[in-house]
Amino acid sequence: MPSDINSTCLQIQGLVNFNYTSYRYVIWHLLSLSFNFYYVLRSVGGAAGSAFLLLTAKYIYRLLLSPLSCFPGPRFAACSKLFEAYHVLIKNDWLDMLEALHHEHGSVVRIGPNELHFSDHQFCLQHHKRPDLYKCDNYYGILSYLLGGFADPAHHKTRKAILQPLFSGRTLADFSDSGASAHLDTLVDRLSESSHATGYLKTQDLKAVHDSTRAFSAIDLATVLRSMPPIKMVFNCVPSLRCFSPLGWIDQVIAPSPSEPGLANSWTIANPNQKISNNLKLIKSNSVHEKGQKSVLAMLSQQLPEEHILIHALAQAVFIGNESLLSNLTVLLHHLIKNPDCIRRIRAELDELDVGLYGHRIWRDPKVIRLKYLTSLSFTLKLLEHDPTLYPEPLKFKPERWLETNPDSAAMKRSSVTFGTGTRTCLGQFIAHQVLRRTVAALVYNFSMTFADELSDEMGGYTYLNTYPKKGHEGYLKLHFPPRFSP
Ligand code: HEM
Repeated sequence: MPSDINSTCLQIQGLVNFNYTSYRYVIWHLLSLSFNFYYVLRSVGGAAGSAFLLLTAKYIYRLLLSPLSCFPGPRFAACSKLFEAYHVLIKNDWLDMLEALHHEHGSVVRIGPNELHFSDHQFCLQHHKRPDLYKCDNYYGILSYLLGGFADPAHHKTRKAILQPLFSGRTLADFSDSGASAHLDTLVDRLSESSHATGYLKTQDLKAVHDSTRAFSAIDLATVLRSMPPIKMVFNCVPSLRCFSPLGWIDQVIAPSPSEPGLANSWTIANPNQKISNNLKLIKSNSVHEKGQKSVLAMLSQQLPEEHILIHALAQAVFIGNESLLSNLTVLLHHLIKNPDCIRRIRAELDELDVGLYGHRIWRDPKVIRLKYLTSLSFTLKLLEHDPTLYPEPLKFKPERWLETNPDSAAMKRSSVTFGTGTRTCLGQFIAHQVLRRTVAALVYNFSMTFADELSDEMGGYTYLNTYPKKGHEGYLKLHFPPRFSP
């Protein structure tokens, strides 16, 4: 019900703006009352008593006087972010809890002292398209020197203008011709060799990639920081404490220069990583690619001559790009194997290509990325993209839904937030589409994929499907890749 949500939104705006004066009046009274009590209690009860009184006043304000107090939701959530922390960190049921809260209270629920949660898809889309959208600094701010972590829209706009040209058009074509195709050659060769021996890629190799990306506990930490703002405040006040958390590793590699403009919380470079610096020199010196074209990295290094900013941009691609592609491919392969009909349709499309041109190295054919059915493969975000009114049978892996041309499917495509929306839309989405389509084409065409041990995957709850697995709950998708064609 978008119109309801809009009026709710206007109400929030109204409450905050219109009633501001009366609230200010009440707050002043409350504060002066608290201070009077504070001094009385300090003289009688000491520090513990005063702290108790101040906390009580804070919770009373949050419960009864805050502009958000008219919104429904658990009282504990209205008082403290500890409600979210408990469900995220201890009960591990935050998504289920959000769904249950919306079921009970409707489309707008208060989930924190200063936070409302909306379940209305259309409203979320409209909100995210605002050019002045601020990001949640508590969550994204832990990496506030990366484009995706810039909370301030003006700062974000300036940096994005520099990076955007490097993620599209010609650059992309060069990347997929040379870089992506060469990597897929290696992948298919290795899979063909290893399928006879172990049935899947050497786990050791995968483990190294997995541990340095998916299992990296910065995501856990970001969740902790989001639900427990005081920890982030402590990190902001004493940045050196970051090195005792998983952030220490990232900081060592990509610590920002304290002089960089727009950095809210800058800290000094504790341990600048010489290795990265040397690698960057190598990239700059090897700026001309095999076909006489410049590599993406070389272009980026020209565009962003300051080394520390260049490192931020590269780190972004590694952290965001690697993680997203890896989890998407995992989900895709899992569902493809579970839906052999989808595999048949992809192969039928690939069979229409002129195999004479590239042989079984079909991923090198530029037409691969324009095939209709293969193009439709996608991945939906939990909660936002499981809205049954927009996506009938939301839990079903149904690539066909993206191919229909009726008004409902047009609305569905407009509402898709797989790559974000508005000013923060994913810069790497065209690269991601290319990599995923070519990889799926390479694997589906050349191999008959099966699960290595489906029963144990099922009993384990398919943990590899979790986008951000909790520590100790990471899973590996293990597959057999028997080649379809003899060498
Ligand atoms: C299937 C794979 C991918 C998915 C599903 C995905 C999804 C997203 C989403 C949802 C956002 C918006 C985040 C937000 O609003 O906070 C985003 C941002 C971003 N992504 Fe991706 N991404 C993928 C692959 C990549 C790749 C491969 C790269 C780089 C090579 C990349 C680079 C970025 C960057 C730089 C941003 C920040 C954009 C900005 O803040 O202006 N992504 N991505």
